Formats: sequence, C-alpha cells, structure tokens
Amino acid sequence: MPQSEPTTGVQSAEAAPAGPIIRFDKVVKRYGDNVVLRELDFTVDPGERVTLIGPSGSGKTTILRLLMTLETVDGGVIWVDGDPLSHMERNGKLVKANEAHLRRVRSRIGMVFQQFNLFPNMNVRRNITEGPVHSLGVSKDEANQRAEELLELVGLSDKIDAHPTQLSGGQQQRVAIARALAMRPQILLLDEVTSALDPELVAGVLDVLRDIAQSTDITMLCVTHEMSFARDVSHRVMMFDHGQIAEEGTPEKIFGDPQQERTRTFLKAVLEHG
Ligand SMILES: Nc1ncnc2c1ncn2[C@@H]1O[C@H](COP(=O)(O)OP(=O)(O)OP(=O)(O)O)[C@@H](O)[C@H]1O
Repeated sequence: MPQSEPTTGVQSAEAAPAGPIIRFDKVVKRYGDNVVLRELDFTVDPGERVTLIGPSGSGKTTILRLLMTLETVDGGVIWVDGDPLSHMERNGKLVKANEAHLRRVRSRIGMVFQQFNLFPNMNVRRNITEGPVHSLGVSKDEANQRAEELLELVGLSDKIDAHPTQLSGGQQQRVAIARALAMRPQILLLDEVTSALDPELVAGVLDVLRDIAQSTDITMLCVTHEMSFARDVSHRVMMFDHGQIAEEGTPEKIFGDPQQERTRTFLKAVLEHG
C-alpha cells in the first residue's frame, strides 16, 4: 500500500494543542498491508507515568519508535510538548519537518531499550558525558558532575571508570538509564528494559526506575511485562490490542477489575508464563 503524507490534522500553527506533553491524533502506522496502529488517539500529561501492556504485535514498541522518530506515521499527527513531530512552523504555516526540527523535538525524549547498546570502547563516565558534551554543548566539568550524580542515583558510583564489558547486564542497563537521563529529557521511554536480563538482575534495575519515578517529575512511557512494577509506578495503564487501546485506567482498575475479556486473557497469560 502506498505511504501517504502525514498531513491529517495539521492545518495551521494555531492548531498546536496546549496541555498534554504527548498527543497521538488519529495516528496510523502500517508496514505493507499490516496496519499496526489504527487511527490511534491518546494523550499523556506532563509528569504522568503510563504503562503500555498488550499481546505481542499489538503496536507498543511502534508507538515508542514513532516518538523517537525512528519511524514515520502514515496518517495522523504526533505532538510532543505542542510541536508536531512530522511538521514545523515556518512563516505561520506548518510545513514538513526538517532534520534540525526533528533533532530538537527528539532531544526532549530519552529512550532505554531492551539492549543497552553502551559504547563499548568508552568507560562508564564517557558513555554518560558524551551526549551532553557533544550534542547539548554542556561543559566537560558540568557533564562530569552530572554523571557522578546520576551514577549515585543508579547505585554505580564505584563503576565510573569501568568499561561496559566489566559490568553485568543489570549494571549496563543502569548505566544506560543514567545515560538517557544525562540528556535531561522531559520524557523517558522504556521498552522492556529488563527482558534481556538474567532474572536475578531484574529487581536492581526496576528499583532504580522506581526511585527515578518517585524522585523526579519526568514523564514516563513504559512497555513492560513486569506487572508489579507497572502497578507500583504507573498513574495509568493502557491495554493495547491490534493497534488500538482496548482498555485503560489506573493500575488498580486494570489489574484489579479489568472490564474487557481480552485484558483478562492477556493478564492471565502473563501471570502464568511471565
Ligand atoms: N520494521 C518492521 N517491518 C515490518 N513489520 C514490522 C516492523 N516493526 C514492527 N513490525 C510489525 O508491527 C507489528 C507491531 O509490532 P510492535 O513491535 O510494535 O509490537 P509490540 O506490541 O511491541 O510487540 P512485542 O510485545 O512482541 O514487542 C507487528 O506485527 C510487527 O511484526
């Protein structure tokens, strides 16, 4: 199927909505004939922590990849803090975004993936300071100080001079979290950050994320199968099925009193098989 220009809903600069930090407005994403997101609408408020759950293939990772501009929409508009991801304002009109606009919007968003992808040839300190120094123009001294604070936050102060290969998977993931936070993003996207870890390392990473959730007002969008973590940190849980929101609500509601049969079936399967 041909890919159409993502213009729906973007008529004028005045259309920029105030309020939510993330807004999906009738977002369509397809790969060939596979329609992954079907006119998806949702908003996330600043400081809100939202967990995305749902069966494999329901579109959760695609949502995060669209926000990171690793993918483009086939219809509809994604807004980040009032700016459309795919368009920018020029002379009072909205035109297709250029690379500089994308970089600016993207700099508000940090992401931690299942695979930590640390720079293997750099020690922990440089893994954390490289982005702030080279992309944000922060001084080396300031970046170092921030790296030390963040390593304390993730419990790895003693590993500042270590190389990634000298760290466990859980420690590498905690460095990856510190590296994302070093860019001072408004939004943190977390995609199954513990699923590549040995079971005994999962709790340490989740504890760090619990701390971050409690001690900062960063907006979080989190894809996870760790339901007790989702229950602890989320303000809202969204259950996805076939690229649409099947059901959403507080963790108490979704985990304690799900209304949809497909939510009950999904939660039962997760509980049984992890
Ligand atoms: N690069 C791609 N090319 C083609 N199809 C893709 C691509 N990325 C994702 N898909 C398809 O899009 C659909 C949604 O994938 P997505 O990874 O968003 O699902 P998910 O809900 O995150 O699943 P999981 O829980 O297994 O990670 C799937 O059918 C997948 O096969």
